[in-house]
Amino acid sequence: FRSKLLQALKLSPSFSPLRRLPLPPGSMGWPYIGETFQIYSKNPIAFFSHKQKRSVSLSLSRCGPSAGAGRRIADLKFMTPSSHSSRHLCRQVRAGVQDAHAGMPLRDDFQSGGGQVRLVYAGQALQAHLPRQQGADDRAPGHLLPAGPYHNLLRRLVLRAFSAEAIRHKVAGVEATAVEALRSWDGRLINAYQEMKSYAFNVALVSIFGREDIFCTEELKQSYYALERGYNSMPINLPGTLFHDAMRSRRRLERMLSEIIASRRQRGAEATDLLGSLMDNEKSLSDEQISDNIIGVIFAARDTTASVITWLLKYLAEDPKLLEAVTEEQEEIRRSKREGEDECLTWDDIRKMQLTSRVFQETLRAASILSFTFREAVEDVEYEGWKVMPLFRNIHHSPDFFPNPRSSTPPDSASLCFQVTPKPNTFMPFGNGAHSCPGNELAKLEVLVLFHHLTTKYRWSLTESKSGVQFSPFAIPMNGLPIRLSLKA
Ligand code: HEM
Repeated sequence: FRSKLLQALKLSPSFSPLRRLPLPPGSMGWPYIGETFQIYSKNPIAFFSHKQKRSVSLSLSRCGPSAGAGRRIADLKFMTPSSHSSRHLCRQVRAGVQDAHAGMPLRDDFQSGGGQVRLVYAGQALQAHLPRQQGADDRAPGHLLPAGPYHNLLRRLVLRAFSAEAIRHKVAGVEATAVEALRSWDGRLINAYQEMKSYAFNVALVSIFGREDIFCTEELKQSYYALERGYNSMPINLPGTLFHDAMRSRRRLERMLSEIIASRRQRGAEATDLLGSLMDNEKSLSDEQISDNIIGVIFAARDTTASVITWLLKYLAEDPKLLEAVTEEQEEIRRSKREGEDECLTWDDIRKMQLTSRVFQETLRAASILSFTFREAVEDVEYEGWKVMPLFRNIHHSPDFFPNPRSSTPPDSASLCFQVTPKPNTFMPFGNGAHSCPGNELAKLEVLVLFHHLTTKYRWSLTESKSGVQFSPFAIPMNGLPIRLSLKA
């Protein structure tokens, strides 16, 4: 009976309610909610440095000396809703914090997807909406791309659709989306972050479905937005709650996506976009799995890209010299197109945007929009159940790796901006290893195309003097950066 009960509760066979695991000293925060709000809304550098001051040594026996066995791990503990346990709504989770100087923690996972740690996002509501493991029930944690052999398959299919080779054929689609978006903002005061989320959503649709298949963009958008409102809600599935609405919207989204899949099937699937790649017959994913993973990719693509674009708008507006240099690079590309000929951007044009690309990289570093991510120790670490968190933000802002790691001011002058290639494992805006971002080429393309048209045809100005960073949980400029944008005279 005991083993069946432990299995049903998803607890390890060695679980004992009386056995207390050794934990470093420190507070567990408030009952029930722990320090969840602080971790999601405060500056992670300040939050973690307080914890790191009280750090203890933790031996990670599998890592070996080269990976820094015995590195310092801070005593952060926080409570977060977890779907690992069906015992309570919330389960106690202990989080380990990696020392910024140690480079990547638990390299095995980051580089090969292997044993010691696995990716687990915090938050039951979020997990409930992310793709499931193959054959998993509703209580299993969701991931952007689920783990194990199923992850390997999905990753191959996703990479096939978003590799540089595939993305080069998407320039026209992304450009049309950018031009249309800019036209809609002309002469208006806009909330940059909200509008960039809309742009990133439209680019995601173009790259997932191509331009022919999206016959219900508005309904897709409305349903996805309702789903998104439930991502950080309390996981209470009762009518009237955000979580309940989100679950309903997810089902509506799934219905729309299966109509799109059916229509594509009638026309014959081609592997030129994500839908085509996921529908590839040999791999035989079910319609449900295809929809599930499309929703996961939209989630991964949207706020991330929107935050980076918003920071770029801010940094360039605050540094006229840098803006001038970027504009000159883009003007040069525009001038190189002979009048009367096709004026659309080509992949070759994109490759010429060297300075703009560097400013993009510097923005990724300075803004570090994804401050950290989650891993959970599964074996050979001293403290069972700890979340292990690579703190990208701390690493990107460490003076040991970047000579001038300021975060709230614009990148330095154009000539200094990202000239020196960073040391290995010190620049990870797209993560590293087994779960690194397969959408990085698309993100870069959509940024470069947008800034080509933005700098050559439009001007924009910041309308708020208030600076600062809001963690929501992605790092964005205060109040989403209201700006006024208009065509150049
Ligand atoms: C500037 C924009 C972006 C940034 C900074 C970013 C960053 C990241 C990071 C750091 C990870 C690793 C998370 C972890 O290890 O836990 C990740 C994963 C992922 N990203 Fe992105 N991302 C961006 C844009 C995109 C876009 C445009 C797409 C879609 C085309 C995308 C799709 C994904 C997917 C599917 C994963 C999960 C990969 C896996 O688990 O194997 N991302 N992203």
